[in-house]
Amino acid sequence: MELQDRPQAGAGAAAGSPDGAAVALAGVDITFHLADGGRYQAVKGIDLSVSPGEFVSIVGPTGCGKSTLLNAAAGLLAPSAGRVGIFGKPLVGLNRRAGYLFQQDALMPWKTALDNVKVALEPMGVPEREAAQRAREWLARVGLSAFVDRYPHMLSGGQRKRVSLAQMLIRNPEIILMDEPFGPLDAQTRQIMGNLLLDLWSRDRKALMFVTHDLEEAIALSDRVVVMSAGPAAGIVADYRVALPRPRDIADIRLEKAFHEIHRDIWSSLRVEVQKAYAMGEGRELVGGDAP
Ligand SMILES: Nc1ncnc2c1ncn2[C@@H]1O[C@H](COP(=O)(O)OP(=O)(O)OP(=O)(O)O)[C@@H](O)[C@H]1O
Repeated sequence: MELQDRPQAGAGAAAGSPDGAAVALAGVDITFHLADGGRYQAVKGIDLSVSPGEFVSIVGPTGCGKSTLLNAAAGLLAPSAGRVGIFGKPLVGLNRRAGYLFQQDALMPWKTALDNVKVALEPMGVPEREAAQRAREWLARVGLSAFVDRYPHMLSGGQRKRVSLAQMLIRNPEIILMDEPFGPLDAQTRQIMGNLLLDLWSRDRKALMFVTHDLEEAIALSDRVVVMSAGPAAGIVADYRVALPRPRDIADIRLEKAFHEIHRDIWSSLRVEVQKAYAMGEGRELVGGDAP
């Protein structure tokens, strides 16, 4: 494991030039306009590149801007300064080369698991029979062959998450963006879902940006772990390469000595920022306000 130096860290530094990056954030600032007329600068000067095939986790104190970065990569938020590049081209509007998985399910309660997965192919004009066949195949891959006709309320949290994964992956996105996807699940189900995700990802490695509060989960899954500073005007303070062998079992790998060493190093960066965030409490600063 090695710490990439900031400020040029990121996959651009760690894994090839940003020109070849699946996602490249360059000098990105994001400022929100508040209802009271004020502004809040969430992130400032973000340089972060994710290479094709790379699994990158983003960790940082609560409210630092992890989701904001993911939203910028998804094209849901436009930066107030800087650029977002997708496979070398400026991102304009929604990132249609990406699939997005949020913490909360976005399943339609009136549709069965099969129909929820199938519907993802509708915008692509896939004929009905083929769409149903492919949806069945994806539900089998996520271990839900026996549940295709169930409605979301008849599924457990972990099963719903599997349907959501199938719904996203059936479109074969070149970039996967995941925001605390396993957040609401219990610890055991999180591990099962983590292994399922690694299994699916390792078949045809897509660029993957993964936001999590769980540092152990980040290390177990990722090729790189990026640490953000406390906001406002949060930046990237450290970028660690996780040189643990693959394939990995995310429960077993936590028992390895190398895992503990990596954890200790990353936590030493993260802890400082978590403490700063606590010290700042809920305070808001105007644009340009630097973290104390
Ligand atoms: N639409 C918005 N308007 C104003 N402020 C916003 C908006 N969206 C996010 N913020 C603020 O920007 C900061 C970053 O939010 P973000 O959700 O990206 O943080 P996060 O690191 O993902 O948080 P958490 O770990 O708690 O999920 C927070 O202080 C948040 O309050």
